[in-house]
Amino acid sequence: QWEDAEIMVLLQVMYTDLDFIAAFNIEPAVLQHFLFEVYRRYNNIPFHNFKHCFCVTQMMYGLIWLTDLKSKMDSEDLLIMLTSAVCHDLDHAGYNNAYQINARTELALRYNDISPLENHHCAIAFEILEKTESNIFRNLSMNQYKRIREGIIKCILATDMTRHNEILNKFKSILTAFDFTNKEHREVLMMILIKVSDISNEARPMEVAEPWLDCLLQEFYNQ
Ligand SMILES: Nc1nc2c(ncn2[C@@H]2O[C@@H]3COP(=O)(O)O[C@H]3[C@H]2O)c(=O)[nH]1
Ligand SMILES: [Zn+2]
Repeated sequence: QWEDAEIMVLLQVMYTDLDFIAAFNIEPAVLQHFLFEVYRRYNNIPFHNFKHCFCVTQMMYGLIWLTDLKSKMDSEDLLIMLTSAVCHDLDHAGYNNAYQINARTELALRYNDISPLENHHCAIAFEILEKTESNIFRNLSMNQYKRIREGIIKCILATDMTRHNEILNKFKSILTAFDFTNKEHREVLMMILIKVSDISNEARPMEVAEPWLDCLLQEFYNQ
């Protein structure tokens, strides 16, 4: 029921609430610019649109608080998770990877059939971040930027559902001995959390979940 402008404010509040503004010296005007660019680069299609971006990000935000991740992971990891959610479907045109590959589209050719969409979403994210006025990471150190870029790439590429079993099995294999001080463990957890958020519509109340399913089916039919 929210207007796009209101959604942008809500996203801004999530960055503020998680203390990213203070921790990473993000100027409010830059954050607003970034979120507006993100909004502009989601397409007006039935499912993979700006509202889907919001739902996934809101779920990620909720999960971070619900599981008290702030006490277990550092702010860099949390920034990676929230920003990956915001950017994970940028410039989705409504045609899935199977379509891209079968139709030998520009994206499939560019990325050699390897997660063409997810590679594209991620590339658009860093295109937005290349512009100084929308670079929310512009006050980070070189090392911080490097780590955050690496994390966002891992998270967005993990949303390719053809990698579902690979990622889930990895998570299951570390679960019994999960250790927050282990970088690899944290990375798998971050991948799982973005995957959970990405397909979390069905966990919402029926009156929310059902229209989203209709949107997804409509996008499939259009393809
Ligand atoms: N059946 C069903 N599939 C979903 C739902 N939400 C997301 N998906 C699928 O999960 C996929 C996750 O990655 P994509 O965004 O590419 O495409 C998504 C859909 O194909 C849902 O509510 N129901
Ligand atoms: Zn998505």
